[in-house]
Amino acid sequence: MATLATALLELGTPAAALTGGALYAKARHPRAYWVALGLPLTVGRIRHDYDMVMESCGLTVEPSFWRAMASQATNRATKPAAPKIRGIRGSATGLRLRLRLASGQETADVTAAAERLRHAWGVHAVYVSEVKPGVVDLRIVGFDVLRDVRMPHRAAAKSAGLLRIPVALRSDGSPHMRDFREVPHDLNLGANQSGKSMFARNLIHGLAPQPVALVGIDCKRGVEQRPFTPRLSALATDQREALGLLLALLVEMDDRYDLIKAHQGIPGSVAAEDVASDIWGLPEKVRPVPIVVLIDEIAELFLVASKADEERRNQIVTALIRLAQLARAAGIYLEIAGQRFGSELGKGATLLRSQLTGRTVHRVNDLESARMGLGDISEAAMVAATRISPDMPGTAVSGDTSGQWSQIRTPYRSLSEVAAQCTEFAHMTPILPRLEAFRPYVPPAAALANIPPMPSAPPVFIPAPATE
Ligand SMILES: Nc1ncnc2c1ncn2[C@@H]1O[C@H](COP(=O)(O)OP(=O)(O)OP(=O)(O)O)[C@@H](O)[C@H]1O
Repeated sequence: MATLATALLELGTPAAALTGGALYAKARHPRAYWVALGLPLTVGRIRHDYDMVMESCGLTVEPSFWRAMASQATNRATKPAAPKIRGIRGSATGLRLRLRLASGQETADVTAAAERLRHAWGVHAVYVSEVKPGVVDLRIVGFDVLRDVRMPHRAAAKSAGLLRIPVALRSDGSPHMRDFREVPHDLNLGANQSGKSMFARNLIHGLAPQPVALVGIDCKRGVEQRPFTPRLSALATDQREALGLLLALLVEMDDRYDLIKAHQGIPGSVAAEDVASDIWGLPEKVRPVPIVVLIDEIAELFLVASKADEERRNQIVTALIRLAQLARAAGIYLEIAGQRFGSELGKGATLLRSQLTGRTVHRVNDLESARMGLGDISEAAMVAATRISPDMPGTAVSGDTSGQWSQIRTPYRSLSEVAAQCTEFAHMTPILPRLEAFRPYVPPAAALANIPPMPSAPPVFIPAPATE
């Protein structure tokens, strides 16, 4: 489009220059183009030939008997009935069209016609949602909002809350919320460099100012999570520490169950599985702080280098499964990242995966990896995950086991921005006595400035293969 625009601009006539300028703006500055020209043009187009578009998209029904009679009585042609426009509201990314359906129509009819409407109005996308029976909203998106993510801060702040973080932008322009109370445990999958860490960074950035304990397990020697230590209540950076930390979390969970039982008058002998309530039912002054456990690269926890490691791996997996099954009620939530999460990881992997209701799948290299995250959600979601382009890191398909899914992209946040947020809110870091042994050491800023460069190591000698 940019080449066509340049060719038109070079023609030199005023009309060609105007068209070229508009096309150039549309290609290079889609947001500004939409606000200045796209929005008024689309509203005009919708209003101008609304009835014709509705009819050609199959969204009209035969007029009612009384309407047909009235038309006959006034000698007017009987027109098929289309949904009535009940309101149009523009925004910086698109517009919202509220429709009252004609009798005999249902929301599914409009959803099925969404692609046809998109082409008829020349817009990027059309999404349909039901407001109440008989009334639907068409969310019309003017351009590809995921190409340059700008979070709608006002809308995000409105729906944010404790443990409810606006973590990404949806392809329909609305904020995507990670709500830990609604979806307690989430699986964050994706190939190398697909944007899994960026998702976690956005989560940490959003959670840092909240009264929430953050716990990190990063067996890549802490390279991803160590910058966030000022705001972490506990950190494990290898398998051995991870096992200790997970066992400590189980003890913390049991303490919390005892607290819930004590407040409900349930005898201590009742098993945790049989306690119906959760920490949110406790009076605020005794309620323990919620804990979000962020695990970077799950495969590292399943890894066994020798027979001796196998016992530890089994203990880790058992602890994780127990947390995934029971920790929600104790206010402990899991966010697990990995490149793949299939049975090849080892015993217990698929059982653990089935406990993670939330699924965020970034770019994956094959359908099989997509199936690990989205197989039990939807075929279309799986295909969408394999179609994410490598030049759009941070793009993902997010769904949950209810079958709902959407395409999202995280806003870019540099490591230093998130580290600075963690330092700013370091005073919010809760001290959890059960996890105290895993509280990371936070070096003073001056010490960090004096880290010597890596010493130059002698080259590694690799013997040449023996030849005859
Ligand atoms: N939303 C985004 N917008 C722009 N760039 C992004 C976005 N998300 C990630 N990136 C960039 O893509 C690259 C890979 O991101 P990230 O480290 O999050 O991927 P990853 O899946 O964790 O990779 P790995 O598995 O190799 O650790 C980084 O350079 C990052 O800056």
